[in-house]
Amino acid sequence: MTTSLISTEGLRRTFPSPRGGEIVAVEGLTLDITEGSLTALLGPNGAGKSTTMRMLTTLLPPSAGRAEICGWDIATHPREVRARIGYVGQKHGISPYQRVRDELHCQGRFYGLSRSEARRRTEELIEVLQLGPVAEQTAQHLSGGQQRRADIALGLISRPRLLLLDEPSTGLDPQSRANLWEHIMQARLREEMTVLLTTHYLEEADRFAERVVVVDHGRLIADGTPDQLKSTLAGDLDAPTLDDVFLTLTGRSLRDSNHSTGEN
Ligand SMILES: Nc1ncnc2c1ncn2[C@@H]1O[C@H](COP(=O)(O)OP(=O)(O)OP(=O)(O)O)[C@@H](O)[C@H]1O
Repeated sequence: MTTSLISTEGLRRTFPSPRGGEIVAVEGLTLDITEGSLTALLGPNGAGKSTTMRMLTTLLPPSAGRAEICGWDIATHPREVRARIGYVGQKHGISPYQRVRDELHCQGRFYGLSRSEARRRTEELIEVLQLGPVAEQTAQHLSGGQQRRADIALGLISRPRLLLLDEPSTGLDPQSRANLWEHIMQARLREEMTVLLTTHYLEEADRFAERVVVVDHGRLIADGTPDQLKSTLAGDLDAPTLDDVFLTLTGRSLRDSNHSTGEN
């Protein structure tokens, strides 16, 4: 039997617009993510990806609709939701002035691990994410790729059933991105986790995600495996890459789309 780790129904979030009226960031999102899957949430800038992530992690209350994470309602049981998820936001989660090892241990204790459990888990993640050589350094002295790996270690410290990653590889050079992905995939297998992530790199979604959900102007506009999307939506294009699919769906190339305001 498949278990749904994320289940949303008509999820909506608006913000007041500085010019009057409202900005609809997420509109009527209904989605089910099954346990063990790796799903990529794609969309141009301003499509509503981060807002969706922030609602699912209970950081932002929905304006309407509902969502359950691991069977718990985000509105009525935020504490239970938070206890079961790891979240790596777009900004660095690791404190710039803390040493990596200390920060991981501290966060482990914060999540209720005993002193010895927190120590064990810290060393495990330092090994899995190859942070050994920088474990005694403060995060401000790490490279972008090392910082991102430390962020992910932080997201994993509580052994979450569900890991949410908001643009984990943005800003990294191709080699660091490939390296980070290797770590994400290894950690996922090792921890038997469900992963939902946003990315601007279509080739990453194509290669690593089992399911791709495309949103634009806050609405879900496509949902399927990369192959399904390519075969059903690329039409008669000669090279049906996922980038072609995205262009067909949104009229924009994902990486170059910086002009969407999402304002309605
Ligand atoms: N706190 C806020 N106040 C006002 N408007 C907001 C706020 N957060 C998001 N928005 C608006 O909601 C819409 C969706 O933004 P969101 O950050 O969710 O998009 P995104 O798909 O994550 O974009 P990106 O790829 O650039 O990160 C945008 O129009 C954005 O300007």
